[in-house]
Amino acid sequence: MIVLASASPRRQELLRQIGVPHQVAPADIDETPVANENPSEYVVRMAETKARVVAAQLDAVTTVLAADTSVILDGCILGKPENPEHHRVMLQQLSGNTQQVLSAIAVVSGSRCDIQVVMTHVTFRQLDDGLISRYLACGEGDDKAGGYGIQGKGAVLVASIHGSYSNVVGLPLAETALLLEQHGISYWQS
Ligand SMILES: Cc1cn([C@H]2C[C@H](O)[C@@H](COP(=O)(O)OP(=O)(O)OP(=O)(O)O)O2)c(=O)[nH]c1=O
Repeated sequence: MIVLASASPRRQELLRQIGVPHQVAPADIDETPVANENPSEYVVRMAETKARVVAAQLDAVTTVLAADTSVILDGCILGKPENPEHHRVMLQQLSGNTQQVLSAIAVVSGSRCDIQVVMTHVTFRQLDDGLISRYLACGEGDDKAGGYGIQGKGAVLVASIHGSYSNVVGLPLAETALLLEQHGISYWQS
């Protein structure tokens, strides 16, 4: 049994998909980027901090997994939508362009911490204002990095992806399985 340091229902579902029994203990941390931090440094710091904060509350033998997913456009982190207008601008920026979805996964067991970063390229189709309005109204993108969810209605916005699909949803599964295995945790347990 591992602990998943995440409030994300997507991550719980993805971990269940590969048969890793887990309990959930969300990490409440400050997710504000610091000055001059590049996107890769940011996701690594977020994932590591989430894992370490939760591990510090547990015994030293429990393995903790955490992740952070960010959407990067032209080198800038888009974050989650702050309000409907911000959300609309975000989708207008993504329209017709290729973004990078960057996730860091961190696995902590006692004093050992391993981190991996995974990148997926996602290309959006051209989105007209009517389509953006309809997507905003459905609400599915409100709590998600980049303001959309590829696993739901947001799939209609995506023309193509290059790289790991599960990484876009929030947890790159091939890399997660390998990292957990290195910590003695098996996948496909159920
Ligand atoms: C781009 C994209 C993001 N997302 C989600 C995955 C993450 O849940 C979220 C990115 O925010 P995160 O800060 O990585 O995660 P979170 O706040 O949801 O949960 P926690 O920090 O407790 O682990 O966006 C999708 O579900 N589908 C997508 O297509």
